Amino acid sequence: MRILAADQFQLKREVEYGTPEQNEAVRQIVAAVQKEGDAALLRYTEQFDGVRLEAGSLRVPEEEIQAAYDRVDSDFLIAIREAAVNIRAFHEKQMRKSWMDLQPDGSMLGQIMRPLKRVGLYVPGGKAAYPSSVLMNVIPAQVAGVPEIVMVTPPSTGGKEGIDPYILVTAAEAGVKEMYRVGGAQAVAALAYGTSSIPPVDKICGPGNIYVALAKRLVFGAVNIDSIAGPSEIIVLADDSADPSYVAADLLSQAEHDEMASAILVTPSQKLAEAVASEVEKQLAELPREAIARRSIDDYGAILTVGSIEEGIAVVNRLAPEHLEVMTEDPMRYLGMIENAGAIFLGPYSSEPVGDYFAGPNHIIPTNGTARFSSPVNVDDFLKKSSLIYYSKEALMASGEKIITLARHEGLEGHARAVEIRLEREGGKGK
Ligand SMILES: NC(=O)c1ccc[n+]([C@@H]2O[C@H](COP(=O)([O-])OP(=O)(O)OC[C@H]3O[C@@H](n4cnc5c(N)ncnc54)[C@H](O)[C@@H]3O)[C@@H](O)[C@H]2O)c1
Ligand SMILES: N[C@H](CO)Cc1c[nH]c[nH+]1
Ligand SMILES: [Zn+2]
Repeated sequence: MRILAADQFQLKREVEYGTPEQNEAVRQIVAAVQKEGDAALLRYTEQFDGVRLEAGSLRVPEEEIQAAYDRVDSDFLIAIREAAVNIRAFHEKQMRKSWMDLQPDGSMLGQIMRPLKRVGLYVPGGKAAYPSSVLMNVIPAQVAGVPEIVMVTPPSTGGKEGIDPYILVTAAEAGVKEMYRVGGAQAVAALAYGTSSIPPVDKICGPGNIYVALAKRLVFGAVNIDSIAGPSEIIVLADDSADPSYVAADLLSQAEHDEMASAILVTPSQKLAEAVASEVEKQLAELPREAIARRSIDDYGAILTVGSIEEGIAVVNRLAPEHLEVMTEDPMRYLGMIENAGAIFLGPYSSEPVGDYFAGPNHIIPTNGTARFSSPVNVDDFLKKSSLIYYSKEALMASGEKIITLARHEGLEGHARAVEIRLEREGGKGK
């Protein structure tokens, strides 16, 4: 793993925006789905997932979901059920209520929270299947009260049977009833614009590779999206107190997701930098997904040396990683200085996979610097707000003149008159 001074490091642009070829591919896929609907979905599923589907078979039937239970082991079921309990408990704390404030003059102001009606949840399943992402998508939507939850996932990891059975069982456990075997940019386009098999949704949430991330960005506006949750990222901020083998293992935990994943160590310790570089080599050679992780580490990974932990935090805030691990003596000390990071893991035992699978916080987290302004998927993603205004006669008579003044300053006479007509008629003013 290359070791370089932090000020010599520039994250590759394609992590942020995709290559021109990837952008063009996504544009074409989205346009084809808009034009041809299901026919395009079947074509791309064969091309990218190697699965030839019959027309009308995009929706996963109930029997297939039930049959998947015979193909998963009980250890998995026990673990996923306990993870679901933790994830639900965490997200229930996020739920916000509608509120109404009665004023002394009889007026009332408030905010009504309503769940979105129909959401589309993307569960990745290209190079690996992600049952954990089913829970991270579905549970906050359920806590918000969304009545129509639709899941899409590519049928590439489940062999000739199509979808990975662990995804199907997790979705069934979570109570998902509507699932489609389609992934990538084509699935995002189908959810956004609808096809004859897949009615459109109001919002698309969920993580995915660069094609999924670019497609979400492209359809934003026709539908809402959660964030750009693309190829995974981790920064470990560590000093001499960190165990190099833990640091290397955690870097590789994210590098193995995708060739475009990014794993970076930021440290003021040359000794740790060298020890981690050699640990990464050692551990990489033992990883089943060595080829993917090696490309990620070579192309997007780095060990960045800085003068101090405080300087390291400035680098972190600039890169705004999806995940940040702080493995320093007294990690709590630095918490107040960390401004941009999707999820912050503190201390040597909060290894990133603890958050990926089990602790409860959401693992669908903004990438490519967008943690500057976006958040992990949360219950608010599935709620919308309506403001409520009830002005009493007394309140309007008391503030009407000020409203008229503001309207006339904007040159909007119609606005002014809408208030003035009431003041004239009922407030004993004017004509
Ligand atoms: N940020 C997060 O919150 C988060 C969480 C979990 C996973 N992830 C990321 O999700 C991704 C999962 O990726 P994956 O590939 O395993 O599954 P995926 O489901 O995201 O993507 C698979 C799909 O990509 C499309 N695709 C692949 N190659 C293509 C090409 N050349 N042209 C057009 N489309 C193509 C295909 O349609 C395929 O079905 C990883 O990048 C991982 O890091 C991110
Ligand atoms: N680390 C991923 C988010 O970038 C989430 C995940 C799911 N499974 C394993 N990891
Ligand atoms: Zn992960």
